[in-house]
Amino acid sequence: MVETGPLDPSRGGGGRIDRVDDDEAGLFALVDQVRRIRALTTGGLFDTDLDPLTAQLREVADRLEAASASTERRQAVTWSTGDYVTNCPVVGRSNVLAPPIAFDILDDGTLRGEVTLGLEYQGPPACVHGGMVALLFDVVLGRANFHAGATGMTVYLDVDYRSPTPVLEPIVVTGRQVRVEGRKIWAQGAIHAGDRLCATAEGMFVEPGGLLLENRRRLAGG
Ligand SMILES: CCCCCCCCCCCCCC(=O)SCCNC(=O)CCNC(=O)[C@H](O)C(C)(C)COP(=O)(O)OP(=O)(O)OC[C@H]1O[C@@H](n2cnc3c(N)ncnc32)[C@H](O)[C@@H]1OP(=O)(O)O
Repeated sequence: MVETGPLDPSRGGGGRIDRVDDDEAGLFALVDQVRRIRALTTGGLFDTDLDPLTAQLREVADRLEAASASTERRQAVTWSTGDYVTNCPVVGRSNVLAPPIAFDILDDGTLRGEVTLGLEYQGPPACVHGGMVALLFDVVLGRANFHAGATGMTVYLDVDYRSPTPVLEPIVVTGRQVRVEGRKIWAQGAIHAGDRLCATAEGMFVEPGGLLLENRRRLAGG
């Protein structure tokens, strides 16, 4: 059972982590504009002719495609820089899927992030999609593990959906590592909307031995 006391959303005072602000290439700025468009197209209703805008976007997409490195090279970059977080689908500033959330780390290693999710993350009416809730947990638990010094791949993620998690309202996502036994790592998390508990999760992670290091070396060409 998840102990929600340490995951109290009103706790504060932490320092920001996993936040990369250096945007020399202008990629974060570009992705911010893509995110604005992404948010507006869900249920998209526009009081204008979309054809000319689509043509403009196609031109932009064509130019970016012509100038882009290959998928293989870009995948290598995500691992060779050691900078997984900028590409993460929850915290990554260069990943258009990411809201993105910024986490603070509290004195006891608990991670806390506040975010308002848009319509693009909606499942049931006015609620965040359950799969997105699970993704938020997988990432917050994984980052809590990383910052606690023992990290691994998710082998199970047990999510209890206790009340609806709202879209278009601030929610607080918390997570912390609770136990490590050899290669096995347990972490727990919670999502609140105000004082209301929306969901809790427990995950178990296993340090994958050489597997990920091998993949990382291969992808980074090292
Ligand atoms: C570069 C390196 C960085 C590190 C990674 C961070 C990257 C972060 C990137 C972001 C990623 C974000 C997150 C993601 O998206 S992670 C992506 C989603 N997860 C996966 O794809 C993982 C798939 N699974 C595997 O590849 C293997 O299972 C691994 C490699 C993890 C372990 O296979 P391995 O053959 O090595 O280990 P083992 O089978 O001997 O098991 C070990 C122990 O665990 C116990 N057990 C296993 N499963 C369960 C279970 N369901 N319930 C309870 N217990 C379970 C098992 O009984 C054993 O216990 P014991 O007998 O020893 O007592």
